[in-house]
Amino acid sequence: MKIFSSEQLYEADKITTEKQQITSEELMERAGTQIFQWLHQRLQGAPVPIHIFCGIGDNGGDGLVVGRLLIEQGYNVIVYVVNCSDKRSENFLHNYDKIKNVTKKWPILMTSEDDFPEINPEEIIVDAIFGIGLNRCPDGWVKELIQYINKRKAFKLAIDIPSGLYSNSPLEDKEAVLSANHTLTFQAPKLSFFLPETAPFVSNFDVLDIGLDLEFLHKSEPLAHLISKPEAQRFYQPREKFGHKGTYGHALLVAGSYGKIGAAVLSTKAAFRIGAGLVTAFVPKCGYPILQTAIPEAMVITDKNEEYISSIEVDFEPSAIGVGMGLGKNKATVEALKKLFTNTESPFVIDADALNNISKNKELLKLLPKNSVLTPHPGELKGLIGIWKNDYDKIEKVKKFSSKHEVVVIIKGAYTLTVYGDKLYLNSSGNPGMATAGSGDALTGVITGLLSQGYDPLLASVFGVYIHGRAGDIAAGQMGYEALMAGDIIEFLADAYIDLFNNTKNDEPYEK
Ligand SMILES: NC(=O)C1=CN([C@@H]2O[C@H](COP(=O)(O)OP(=O)(O)OC[C@H]3O[C@@H](n4cnc5c(N)ncnc54)[C@H](O)[C@@H]3O)[C@@H](O)[C@H]2O)[C@@H](O)CC1
Ligand SMILES: Nc1ncnc2c1ncn2[C@@H]1O[C@H](COP(=O)(O)OP(=O)(O)O)[C@@H](O)[C@H]1O
Ligand SMILES: [K+]
Repeated sequence: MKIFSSEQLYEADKITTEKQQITSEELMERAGTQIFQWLHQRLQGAPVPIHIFCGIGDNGGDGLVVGRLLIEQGYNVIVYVVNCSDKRSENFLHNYDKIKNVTKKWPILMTSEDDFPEINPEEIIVDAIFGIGLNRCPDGWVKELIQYINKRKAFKLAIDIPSGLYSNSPLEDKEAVLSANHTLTFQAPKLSFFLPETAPFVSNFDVLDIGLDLEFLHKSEPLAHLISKPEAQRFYQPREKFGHKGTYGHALLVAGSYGKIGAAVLSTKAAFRIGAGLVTAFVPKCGYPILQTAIPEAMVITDKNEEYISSIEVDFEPSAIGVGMGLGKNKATVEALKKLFTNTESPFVIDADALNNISKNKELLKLLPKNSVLTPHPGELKGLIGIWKNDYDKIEKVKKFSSKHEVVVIIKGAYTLTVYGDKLYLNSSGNPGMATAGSGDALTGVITGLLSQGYDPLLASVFGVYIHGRAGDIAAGQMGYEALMAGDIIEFLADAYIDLFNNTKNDEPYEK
């Protein structure tokens, strides 16, 4: 699914009205009707009081449409106009008249703190104060209203976007954003729904298709792509009938040090489970019996050193190399990395201590093979690009880094972000149960295993991140978040593959 900027959505809005020969009021009626239907389906006529707070722009107009449709259906609705300015939009005014024609009185006008209503916990709040047209940070009594609403225990449903949040620019004041329980967004999710600083205000969301012009949406280059099952299905490369183990490559995992051999075990196993034909683990001597016992399928080559890696030598050309998990920061290891990057043609996945060593020895950056995949978590990312002011600044810095060094960068976490030059891919799978030691090692094994099967670096990254997250989701479905361990993600890769073409189950990622 594509994620568009607010400018693109306004453009789509305009083109849609022209091409479909409808007025913007008709488009708003369509949008409001969808919100009404969503609520009506769930409420089934329940007499619960519904408080609708409408701004004076088109988001407020949507709120007025929803209010009118609910009232016509017999719901108990109280509509407020958050009268923060006299510049009411035409669509707002049109619907302001229409709701009055139904109720025979104007909605309640709010102009200060004195107008804040009482709202009980079991009631419902609809937030239609500001949408994607927010052009400055809410302040004064409007900010206080947002804070007042946030303190109510009632269920809060935001229309299009929680008020106070920009769709694709940084947060200015987190005290001035409505914290929604659920958001119903029009046509496409907004970028801020996925970024760590702003996503918590959105929690769950549904996308409502309001029929904006498909040709325009199809042609437009989006801000980002959201990767879910349909996209992952397209990326999958089926196995060949006459394929043999050589067809699926020979992956090499360079990992582990004394006390951290588990990192090598996890990444090696994951490379097998994702489908690499042959997998070799390169570990310090102390890792030999562990690897051979834990994964009999794997080949093992050891360093001459007992406890850490000091010189990486293998007698074959790997189809892909995953390096860094549990390596440690020994000087000899840094030298070994330098040689490895300089002398090897194979595609790389670079993780964990390989990244930390690069951050501490920036000369290594120049040696990074082109099209390598870097998989930092936010801590490791700071070492690479320095600190960032906000999520958008972070994205810009990573884009620059990716272009400069010609590498794919995967920023791990909730909604893992893959950056390749100017392109952004957001992952929809995964869950907080995966915040557990070793789940990143599993991801490195997955991407290395995909590279070894011939996926190109960007595809291996985006597909690998999705399927790793999906395995985590299926695992969490069986064992819950807390009990989940990295090894479980690897075991459930099998289910994630099978699930890829199982279209019967609803695995929409948004409601967790
Ligand atoms: N573009 C689309 O595709 C569609 C948009 N629709 C609705 O239209 C919304 C956008 O409407 P608008 O562009 O009218 O913008 P909004 O309704 O989001 O709000 C903008 C209005 O509030 C004022 N404002 C902005 N920030 C303020 C602040 N901090 N304090 C006080 N006033 C502030 C602006 O000056 C403007 O008058 C969408 O979010 C959506 O709800 C839908 O009706 C259907 C289609
Ligand atoms: N809250 C979360 N939601 C989704 N995925 C998560 C969450 N927390 C962690 N993950 C995933 O788990 C993995 C953690 O990687 P990392 O931090 O490198 O762990 P480790 O270093 O212990 O292996 C990443 O793939 C990340 O995207
Ligand atoms: K809103």
